[in-house]
Amino acid sequence: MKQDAAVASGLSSGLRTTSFAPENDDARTANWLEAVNLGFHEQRGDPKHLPAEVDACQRDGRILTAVYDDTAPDSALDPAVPVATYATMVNSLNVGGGRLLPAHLVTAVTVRPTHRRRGILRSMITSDLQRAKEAGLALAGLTASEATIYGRFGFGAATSTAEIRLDTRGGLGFTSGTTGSMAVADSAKLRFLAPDIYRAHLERTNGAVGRQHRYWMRASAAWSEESFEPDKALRGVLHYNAKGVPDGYAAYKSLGWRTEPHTVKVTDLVAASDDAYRELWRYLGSMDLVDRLTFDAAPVADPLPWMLADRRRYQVTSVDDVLWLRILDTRAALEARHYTGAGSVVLTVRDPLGMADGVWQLDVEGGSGSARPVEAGAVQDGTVHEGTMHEGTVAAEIDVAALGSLYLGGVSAPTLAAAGGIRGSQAALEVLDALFTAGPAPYCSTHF
Ligand SMILES: CC(=O)SCCNC(=O)CCNC(=O)[C@H](O)C(C)(C)COP(=O)(O)OP(=O)(O)OC[C@H]1O[C@@H](n2cnc3c(N)ncnc32)[C@H](O)[C@@H]1OP(=O)(O)O
Repeated sequence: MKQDAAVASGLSSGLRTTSFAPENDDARTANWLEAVNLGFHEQRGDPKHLPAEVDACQRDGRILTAVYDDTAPDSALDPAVPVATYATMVNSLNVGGGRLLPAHLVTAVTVRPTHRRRGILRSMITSDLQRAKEAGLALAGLTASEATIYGRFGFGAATSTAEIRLDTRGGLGFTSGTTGSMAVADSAKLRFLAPDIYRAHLERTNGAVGRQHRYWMRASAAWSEESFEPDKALRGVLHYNAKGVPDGYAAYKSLGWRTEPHTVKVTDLVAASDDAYRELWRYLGSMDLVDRLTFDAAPVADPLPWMLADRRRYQVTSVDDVLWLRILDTRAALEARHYTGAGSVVLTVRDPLGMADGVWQLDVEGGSGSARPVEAGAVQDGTVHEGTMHEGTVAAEIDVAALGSLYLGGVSAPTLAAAGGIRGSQAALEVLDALFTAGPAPYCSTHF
């Protein structure tokens, strides 16, 4: 599919923008990928890997946006290589209670150093978010290279993961007995099992997002984390449940005998059941000749230390944000989510980009919410006027980025209020907390 669209709004003269679906044997796609390598300080691409890269983009359903500067001087990089890149795709986000919502995912954002801070990103992202909203998507998401970039565009950090370190000398002891069985994986076969296992994990995990093709290629060692070459050091392991169905996998590799203490890095671990999660760690923690395990994408609310005979073997070395969310359609987003508690709140959403702002009464019962627009003037100075149909309902005002952070329950309403992103009475904060943060903590182990 070819999807050209001139979206030159807000760009300075001399620049032009095109959006397109990637195609094989397409110099435009090759140049776009080259610009991404330049923007992220990666090595130049190898032409022999281009078909596989394009195939991955196509499987992900990526739409690529390029900004060109035709006025490049002699000896400058070919003007066919874009000065800015931006890509989008749609994938599922688990918004609690097993509900999957299509989310507009933004990735591969680069602006060449010679063209930075002239508003190119602002132009690309504001027009793109508007189009995504018009296309009916309630939420946009991204994983950010720097935490300082996307708040101004209404994104809030919604999930985090922990980088952990485990002391496995002599083997880890567990407090419960084993379930199911384990097998070292045939990596080539893991490539085809991993998507189904991940799908089952996605369906049960609040905050998980559908994965890109590269994840299966990496879990199966077909691609390394750094390149499109095989990773010869990577091993895989599978957990089978009592019925013999694979319901979890991990990928791991030794960092080499010269590392002191000898360390195995877990590069991916996906469990579609609590049993699988326990057994994968039991396997990893019982390997001989290994002194330390590391994993940089553990849940913040990790059950792992609670299953260990010696919880001090487990250490969190850092916590980093993963998924950033941007509400595009407030009513649709509020009604899509699963809720744990029950209650009502009048919510005034402030959005500097004018996409999500307005006033809604959110009523929650039986796990579902309905968001009715509130008539103009019914809320003033943060309180509901007497004599309106909303009288007696607590009210709060929230910035759109704070709503993105609150949406999956990754941070409490009082914490966001203390930070200034929510303004409301104590009673309103309590209702927001009961509705948004009482369920399981969100966990997204996918970067895109
Ligand atoms: C989802 C992802 O792909 S995350 C990856 C983001 N990309 C990278 O980190 C690659 C290296 N960086 C870059 O390519 C560029 O610097 C970009 C894409 C981050 C920014 O592009 P630019 O075109 O320079 O941004 P633009 O001029 O539109 O700036 C818009 C606003 O963001 C601010 N901004 C832009 N980049 C940054 C930054 N790195 N840190 C803090 N603020 C920033 C600008 O100051 C400006 O603020 P204002 O409008 O409120 O005054």
